[in-house]
Amino acid sequence: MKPVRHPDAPAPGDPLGAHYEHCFGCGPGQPHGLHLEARAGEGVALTAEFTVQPAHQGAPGLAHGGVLATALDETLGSLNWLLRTVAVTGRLETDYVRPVPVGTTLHLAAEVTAVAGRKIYSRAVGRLDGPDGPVAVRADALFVEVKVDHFIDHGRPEEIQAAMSDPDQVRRARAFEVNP
Ligand SMILES: CCCCCCCCCCCCCC(=O)SCCNC(=O)CCNC(=O)[C@H](O)C(C)(C)COP(=O)(O)OP(=O)(O)OC[C@H]1O[C@@H](n2cnc3c(N)ncnc32)[C@H](O)[C@@H]1OP(=O)(O)O
Repeated sequence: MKPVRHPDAPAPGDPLGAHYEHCFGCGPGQPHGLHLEARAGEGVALTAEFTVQPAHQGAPGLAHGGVLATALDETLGSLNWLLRTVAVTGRLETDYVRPVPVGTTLHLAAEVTAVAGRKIYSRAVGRLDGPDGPVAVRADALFVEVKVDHFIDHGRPEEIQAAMSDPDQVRRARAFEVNP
């Protein structure tokens, strides 16, 4: 089924912001995190940027492949905010096409391609030197819709309590990607 953008999804061009302060992908409270910044696109699509820091190295001077997979995962996960669906990554298939040097900004673009029941299919691409630059990484993903109980049942009580007692309603909702 064709994905349907939620009527309350942020307008095209609007920043999505971090969904959770301590998220390794986007949280401002993670000193070595990716600090990935995503913006809503048209339809169920978005763009994001991530600048590779020295803490993200695998080989000398090059981004670690797992960090690049995290950037793709985070970008793809952010699409669920446009659907207002709570979902987690079930499958992430990554192609590494070009090495990504430290200091490079990776320009990512992602879209939901289909929704089938609880399954959300999406894909992303990351380019060097700008949104139209050469492709460095690509991913295809399957996210699976879950209930909020997924996080409450499996997460550590300290973090769950802290996130749930945040006085900011939107931040509280977004920590669990719930429709506020
Ligand atoms: C503390 C706050 C955190 C907040 C986070 C907010 C959002 C995060 C934001 C972004 C952060 C980044 C995001 C992150 O990092 S999310 C973190 C990384 N992901 C996880 O931790 C998920 C761990 N996995 C699970 O919990 C379960 O396995 C899930 C929930 C995924 C499915 O178990 P569940 O028992 O519920 O469902 P089911 O098994 O009946 O499957 C349902 C359907 O799906 C199909 N299927 C399933 N898996 C696969 C697969 N691998 N390939 C192909 N297909 C697969 C399956 O065949 C079935 O299809 P069908 O038979 O119906 O046709």
